[in-house]
Amino acid sequence: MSNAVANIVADEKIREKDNEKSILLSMSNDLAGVRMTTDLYKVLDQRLRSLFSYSHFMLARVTEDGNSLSAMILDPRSKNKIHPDYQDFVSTKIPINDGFFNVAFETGRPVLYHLGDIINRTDLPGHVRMSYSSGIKEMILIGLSNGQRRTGMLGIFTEESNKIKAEHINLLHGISSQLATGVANILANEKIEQQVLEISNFKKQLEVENLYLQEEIQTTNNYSEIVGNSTALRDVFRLVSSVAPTSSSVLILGETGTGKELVARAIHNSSPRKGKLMVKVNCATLPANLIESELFGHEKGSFTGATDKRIGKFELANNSTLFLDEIGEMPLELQVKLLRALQEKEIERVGGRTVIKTDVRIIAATNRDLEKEVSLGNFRSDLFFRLNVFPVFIPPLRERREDIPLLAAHFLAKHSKKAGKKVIGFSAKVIKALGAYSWPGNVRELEHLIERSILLTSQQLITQLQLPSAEKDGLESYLATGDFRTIDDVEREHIMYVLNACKGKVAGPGGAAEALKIPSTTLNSKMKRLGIKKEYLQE
Ligand SMILES: Nc1ncnc2c1ncn2[C@@H]1O[C@H](COP(=O)(O)OP(=O)(O)OP(=O)(O)O)[C@@H](O)[C@H]1O
Repeated sequence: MSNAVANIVADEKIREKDNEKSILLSMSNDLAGVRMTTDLYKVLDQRLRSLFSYSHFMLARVTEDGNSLSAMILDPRSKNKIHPDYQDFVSTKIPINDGFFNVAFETGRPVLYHLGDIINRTDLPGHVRMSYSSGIKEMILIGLSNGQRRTGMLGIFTEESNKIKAEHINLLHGISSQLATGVANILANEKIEQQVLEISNFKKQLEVENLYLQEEIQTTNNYSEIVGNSTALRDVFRLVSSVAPTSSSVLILGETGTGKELVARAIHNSSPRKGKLMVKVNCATLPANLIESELFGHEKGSFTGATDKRIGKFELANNSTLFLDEIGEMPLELQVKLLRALQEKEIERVGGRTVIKTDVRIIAATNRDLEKEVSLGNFRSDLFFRLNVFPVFIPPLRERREDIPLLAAHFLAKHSKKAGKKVIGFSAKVIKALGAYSWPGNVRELEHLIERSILLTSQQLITQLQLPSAEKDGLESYLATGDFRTIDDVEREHIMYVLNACKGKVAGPGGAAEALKIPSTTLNSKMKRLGIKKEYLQE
C-alpha cells in the first residue's frame, strides 16, 4: 500500500471513528431524556435505522424474578406478526435460560446469529424457529444490564444476510449501557406512576369511606335515645337486650317511622361489636343493578362505570353489624347472593375471583309483611327463615299512645334548642289533638310536625297544630280538634250506663257482666283499666 493510499485509509478510519463517536454521543443524549416506552421506541427506531437496514427490533424487560423476559416494545413492522405463535410469544414470559438470551447476558457483548447456520440445532427455542420461518436471516441479541442488575434484552432482526457488520456490533455495544439505564428509568417511572395511581385510588376510597363514616357518626348521635315507656316499647327493650349480646340475625318489623333503625342501632350499640360502626344499606334507594356492588364491592373494570376497585358494605361491616334497611325491596336475584353470603360467611366482589371471609352480623328491617311477600313469590322463603330467627315487632304509634306525650316533650326540647327558640310546652288542646291523631307516619311524622310547629310559633307555648292535610281530610281535622271520643271513652260510658242500670251489681244474675255477655272477671279488669270505680256510679 502506497503512503498516499495508507493515508486515505487512515483518514477514512478516523472519519468512521468520529462518525461512530458522534452517533454514540447523540444516541446517549437521546436515551438520557427518555421517560416513556413510546419515546424509547421512537429514539431506537430512528437511530438504529440510521446505522443499518433491518426488518424490526424487539425490546423486552427482565421480569421481577429475574428469570424471564416480557415484551416491552413490539415493533409494528415485525415480520413475526403473522406467525401463529406470535401472540403467545409476546403475551407470555419467556425464560432467559434458553441458550440464547442467557448467552447474550453472559458474554456482555452483542451476539450475532446467522439463522441459516443454526436452524438445524436440536435445542433451538421456539422464538428462533418463529423468526426463521418468518424470513429472518440475522438476529443480534444485546443483553442490557444496569451494574449487576439485568434490565432488558434488545433483539434486532434483518431479512438479508450480512447486514450487521463488526462496526455495528461495536456501536450497539457502545449504546447498550445507556439503553440499559433508559430501560431502568422507564421501569422505575412506570412503577412510580403505578404507585401514584394506587395511592390516588386509595385516597379516593378513603375519602368515600370517611364521608360515609362521618354521616354514620352524625346519624348515630341523632339516634342515641329511644324515648317511650309504653308496655309495647318495654317489650321491645326486653327483646333488644336479650338478642344484643349474641351474633344472631335480627329482623325488625314495623310501619314506616316507628323507629326500626333506632332499634337496630340500639342492638348494635349494646353488642360486643359496638367498637366498630354499624354499616347501613338501604335496599330501596339504590337501583337494583347497583345494590350488588354496594353490598359486595367490585373490581376495577367489572362493569361499565367501575373505574376503580370498590370495597362493598359487607367488607366494610366486617366484625361489625350490617343494617339492611327495607330488605323487602331487595331484588330476587340478589336475595340468593345475600343468602349465600350469610350461609357461607364469605363474599366475592363483582368481577372478582377471590373469596373474602367476613364476620358480619345482619340486622334487617322492613315495613312490608314479609310472610305475604313470600307467599306472593316476591321474597325467597329460605332467606326469610334465615333472617326471621329473631323477629322484633315495633307497634305503630297509634297503638302506644302513652308514648306520645314523652316523645312530644323530647322533640320539643330537641328542636326548640336547634331553632334557638324558647318554646316550653303545648296547650292542653294541642296535647289532646296529638293524642288523638292516627299518626300514619308514626314517630317520624310526630317529630316533623313538632319541628314545623316550633318554626311557625312566636309564642312560648305551641297552641296551633299543622296536622297534615287537616283541611282536606274531614276525619283528620275532626281528630285534630281533639273534640271526639275514643273507644275507651265509649266503652267507659257504656259500662257505667249498664252498671247504673244494674244498680252497681257486677257479677251474678241481674248483674252488668250478664247484661254485657262477658265474664265478670273480664268486666272487673275492664273497669280497673278504664278507671271505673263503684263510687262513680249514680245513686
Ligand atoms: N322511640 C323513639 N324515640 C325517639 N326518637 C324516635 C323514636 N322512634 C323513632 N324516632 C325518630 O323518628 C325518626 C324515624 O325513625 P327510624 O328512621 O328509626 O324509623 P324506621 O322505622 O326505620 O323508618 P323507615 O321504615 O321509614 O325506614 C327518626 O328521626 C328517629 O330518631
